[in-house]
Amino acid sequence: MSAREFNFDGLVGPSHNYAGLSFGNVASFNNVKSASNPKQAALQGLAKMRALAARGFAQAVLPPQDRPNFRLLRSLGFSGSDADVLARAYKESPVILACAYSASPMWTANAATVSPSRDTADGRVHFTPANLNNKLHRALEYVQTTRTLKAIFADERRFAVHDALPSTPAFGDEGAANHTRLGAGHGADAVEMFVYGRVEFDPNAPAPKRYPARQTLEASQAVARKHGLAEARTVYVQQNPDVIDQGVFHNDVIAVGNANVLFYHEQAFADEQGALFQLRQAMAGVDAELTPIRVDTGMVSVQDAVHSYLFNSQLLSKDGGKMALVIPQECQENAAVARYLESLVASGGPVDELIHFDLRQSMRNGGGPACLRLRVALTDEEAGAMHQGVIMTEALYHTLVAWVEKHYRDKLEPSDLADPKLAIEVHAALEELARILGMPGLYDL
Ligand SMILES: NCCC[C@H](NC(=O)CCC(=O)O)C(=O)O
Repeated sequence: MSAREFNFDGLVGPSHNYAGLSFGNVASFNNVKSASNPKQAALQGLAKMRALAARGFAQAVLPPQDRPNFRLLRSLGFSGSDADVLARAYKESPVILACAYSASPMWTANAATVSPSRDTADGRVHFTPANLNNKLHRALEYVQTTRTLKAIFADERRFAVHDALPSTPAFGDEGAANHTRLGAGHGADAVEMFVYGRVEFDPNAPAPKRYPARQTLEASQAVARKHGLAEARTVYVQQNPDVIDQGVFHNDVIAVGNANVLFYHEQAFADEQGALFQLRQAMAGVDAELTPIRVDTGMVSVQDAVHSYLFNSQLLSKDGGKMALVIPQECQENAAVARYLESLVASGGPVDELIHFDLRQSMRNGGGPACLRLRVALTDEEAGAMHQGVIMTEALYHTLVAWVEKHYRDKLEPSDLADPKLAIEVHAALEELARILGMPGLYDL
């Protein structure tokens, strides 16, 4: 059966700011407390969605979440009116206020893990919202993510939206950023590869020393069980702990796969040959042959990969069999990476086109093209059964640009989070957005 991959990009929310909340994510740490531009951030993301939709790629949008998260603030003892809560939080713990205001749901690669219906025992598309429990500012995203996914994929005959895994370190789950589907194509049988950073119940397994490993093997296995994936078509691979310590906080910072192609850095995995062997073996069972595109350290160092986000790219299948690589403009600004990319498209291999975007606002918080999108492969019937108001069209693009222009600020400094007017602005913006997307019950406002 034919299927298409929809990319659900996160619409950047009106409170996008730089708060340095992600220890282990170099960009987030380096840009702490600089001023952000939420309007520009949202427009940059929308420009990517529009351009890819115009090229004929299936494109949809996932809405931002309600901010600040008053439930979080009140649960931590900040009480009184909304204005009191904000004032007290700002005075006593500005970092907690920043967590409550984070626009981090924009990085929808972390929203959930998705298994297409072709892979699951009951033939439904399965979603497990990621608990993101490694970081306070991300740990409550799953509540609204679950609500949003249930609203879009409401048809329970075709879709299963699970509860998130228990929110505890043993089950650290970062969603699709550590998950790749490899096979002949979106509509064909495939292997699901889960990449984990540490093993909770094996103290002898390698683990990073400096920065946290956010995803555990136990979480990956639990997601595979819930989705009803076949053992022979599921592969677990350990990420190289040394690269986590160099700022590779998710696998999608150092590897990306599409169809039968795995584009990766030689240092991505703890055991490169073992990973390739497992993949080849599992893929043989689905009549697919792995095409690895390996980037050597001599061509691109891990540091260059982290700064340019070369691997945080989207590999998109085009009509005719070739693939386009969607990259951030930082790749063109890094000499080694730019040189490598030239050789890649000239090589006669599967990638014959580069599409680059200015996503600087998101990049400064460690989010490139791949972080900004959740892949959902759907058959035509499934695509027809989901909520249609989130599908990106020229008309929706223009409506959303006008909405951003009306509601978003073009500058947000850390102290602006104390301004009670900001909370009211965000609220008004989201009420209107729910109407635009045709999802009246989207938020619990
Ligand atoms: N997949 C990309 C995720 C980037 C995200 N950055 C952040 O949350 C930075 C937020 C801040 O520092 O304001 C993260 O590290 O999870």
